[in-house]
Amino acid sequence: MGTIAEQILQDATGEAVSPGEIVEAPVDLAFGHDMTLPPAIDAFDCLDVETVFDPERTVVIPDHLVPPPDERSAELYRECEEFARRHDLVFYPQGQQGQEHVVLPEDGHIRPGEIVVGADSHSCTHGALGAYATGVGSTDLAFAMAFGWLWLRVPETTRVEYTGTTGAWITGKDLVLATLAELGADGAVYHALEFGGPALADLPMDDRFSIANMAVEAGATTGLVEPDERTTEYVRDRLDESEARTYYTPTDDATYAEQLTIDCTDLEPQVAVPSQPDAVAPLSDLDAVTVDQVVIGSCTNGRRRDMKRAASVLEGRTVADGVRLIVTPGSQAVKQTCLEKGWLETFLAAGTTVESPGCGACFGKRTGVLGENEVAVSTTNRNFPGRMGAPSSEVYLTSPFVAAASAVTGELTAPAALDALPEVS
Ligand SMILES: CC(C)[C@H](C(=O)O)[C@@H](O)C(=O)O
Ligand code: SF4
Repeated sequence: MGTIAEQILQDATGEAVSPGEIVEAPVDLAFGHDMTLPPAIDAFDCLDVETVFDPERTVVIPDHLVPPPDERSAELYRECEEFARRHDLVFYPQGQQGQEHVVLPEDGHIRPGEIVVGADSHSCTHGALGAYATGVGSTDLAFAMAFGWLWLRVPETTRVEYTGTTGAWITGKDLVLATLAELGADGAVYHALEFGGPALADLPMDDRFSIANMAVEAGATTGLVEPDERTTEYVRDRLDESEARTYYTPTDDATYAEQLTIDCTDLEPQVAVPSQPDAVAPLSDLDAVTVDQVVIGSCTNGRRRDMKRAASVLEGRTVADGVRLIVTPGSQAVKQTCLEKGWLETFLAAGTTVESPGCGACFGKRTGVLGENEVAVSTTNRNFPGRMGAPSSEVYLTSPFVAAASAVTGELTAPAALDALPEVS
């Protein structure tokens, strides 16, 4: 009985739990990437264990620095590969690479109702499927990989209810940015954010991943989207009958630390202005912004629906002079879909740099680093000072619709402002 987070922890531990308690939580899935796994390997090697708790449920997925931009990154990749081979873990080599938070659900590693820990702060993304998914440090990852459990403090839950109906051009990214505007960067520290309501139920799965992904930008430890038929359909396509799954929804007696309602009916495209993800305003309230670079991709917006939206705006158009547009499909499978659907052709014809799947330009360590005073519009989730390059550079966070429209005009632009738009769904 209780919120989604409480029920998951309760059933996993076999005990009644309440917020604030520390529990020994069994871990169902553990994963790490090329920046966080190498230190976890060092810690793991100090523990008195022969191998991991479950090789089939331990995933190694280099994505931040792939293909490696320098020698150190190449070494990190090798360390990941060697550890995965030594323990016979699930490994995504370069060539099958992708952004971990895109690939894991896509490939059926995430099961609703399970406890998932990843050494990455955006591990909360997997709450879009109703899993208790949380980001941990490398030492905690080492412990979880070795023993298959972790101490977790049972979080309080903040409920976010999306009401009304979303209009044209409004996506999950706009909803979560509007939520961050309300909550603030420290509005849900160590809470579980629980997302639901009729406007959310109307959103496709890819949009729900964008919402859960940014739960951590309000300080939340996890972000759970209430599962429904769309969730079960998504999961059914990826898991076979023998694989466990439980779809938790909150019970009537669930108690929330806070409840927030966002009416989506008149919601306009939202923008997080430099340099905080919660510094959000409707695009129409902002002064003109001239753009040097546009980035479409990342664990927030690197999925099929995001690519489709970008392509729908770019179709028959070209990137403005002086603007660099980088599109990074989240996975090889997403890239393959771009090829099959003709979106890749649209991107190339528009003058786009299509990057290899992974984190891409998001955090300023691979292709797409910004120079001094440059300005980017980006579908990523963070715009802290220097996030994408030089300390004086600036990043505006938006949906793929707004990002693509901005690439076409060279200014921060609402897609509705472009004439004769092709049909978009
Ligand atoms: C490199 C990694 C530890 C980091 C994170 O955990 O968030 C990165 O993914 C980010 O988005 O800044
Ligand atoms: S895409 Fe960006 S935010 Fe997401 S995990 Fe990679 S670096 Fe972090």
